Amino acid sequence: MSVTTDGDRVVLTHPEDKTSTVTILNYGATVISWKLKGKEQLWLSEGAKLDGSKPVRGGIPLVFPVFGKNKTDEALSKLPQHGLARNSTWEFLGQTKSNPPTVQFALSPEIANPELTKVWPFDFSLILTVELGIDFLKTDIEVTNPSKTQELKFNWLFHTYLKTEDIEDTFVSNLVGMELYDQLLQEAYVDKHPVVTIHEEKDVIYRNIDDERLIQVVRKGEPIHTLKRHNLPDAVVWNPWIAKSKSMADFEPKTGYQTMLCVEPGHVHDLITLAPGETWSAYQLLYRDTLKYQAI
Ligand SMILES: O=P(O)(O)OC[C@H]1O[C@H](O)[C@H](O)[C@@H](O)[C@@H]1O
Repeated sequence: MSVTTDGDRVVLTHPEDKTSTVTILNYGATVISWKLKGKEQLWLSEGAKLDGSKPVRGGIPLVFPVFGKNKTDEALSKLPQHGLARNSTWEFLGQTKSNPPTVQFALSPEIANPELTKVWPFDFSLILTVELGIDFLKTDIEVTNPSKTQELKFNWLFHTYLKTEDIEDTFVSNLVGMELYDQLLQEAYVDKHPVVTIHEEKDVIYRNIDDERLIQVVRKGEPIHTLKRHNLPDAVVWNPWIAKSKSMADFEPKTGYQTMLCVEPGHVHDLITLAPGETWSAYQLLYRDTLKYQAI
């Protein structure tokens, strides 16, 4: 069996290589583990709550319909940070393909967290498709506006926590020349650094990155993660470093910032607007590749 479930989580195992697996919680449809040839690729906090009491700290939480805290849109500003998808239990729709093993999850207002749909009373239909290749993980999202009268405005983001052995030896490439918004300095500027390195708290949003531009996480000269995006023009790079890690109760161990890095492809600078009946889709593809240097 390449797909098993115990009601709370779904596990996919690749039929041609049993050491490639992915585990998805129904809560938040959160990917909490992805093993590529036996090696874990995602960072998951030892203090993460996996019982539905809190969004998962680690893996790939899904951010919808708002990234961060919205301050301008009347309805979106009533939602908590990062919206309602990561704190709602999704419906497991089942397996749609046997090789590569592929499954789908769905979320709509009927089953989403009622406290949150009360303050954001919009109709929506989300379908998440997770495909496990022998050497890749693809997460694909489709958002439909089923309303006959109302527009649907939202952000989308895959909040991907990547694992690295040592953040001080790690850099992120191919973002040189991109415009970014620094959430800590609250300033926008163009990144002139040839690569992104992390030596302190970092929380920046790169904007308008072309689909052709791969983002690579490189350690000691070796690309340990390659990230391809479709329809996701923005990417957050986040590492909480020492003080912020201490302030997050579910961030464990407190030294965990040394072995993680969030690279989060999304559509967060602007809101996506869907007219009644329209659908929008996007995906993130994680895999291993050789070093692909892309200049400005
Ligand atoms: O603590 P959370 O709500 O999960 O957010 C964790 C982080 O998410 C993103 O990376 C944001 O850019 C950060 O500002 C935020 O701290």
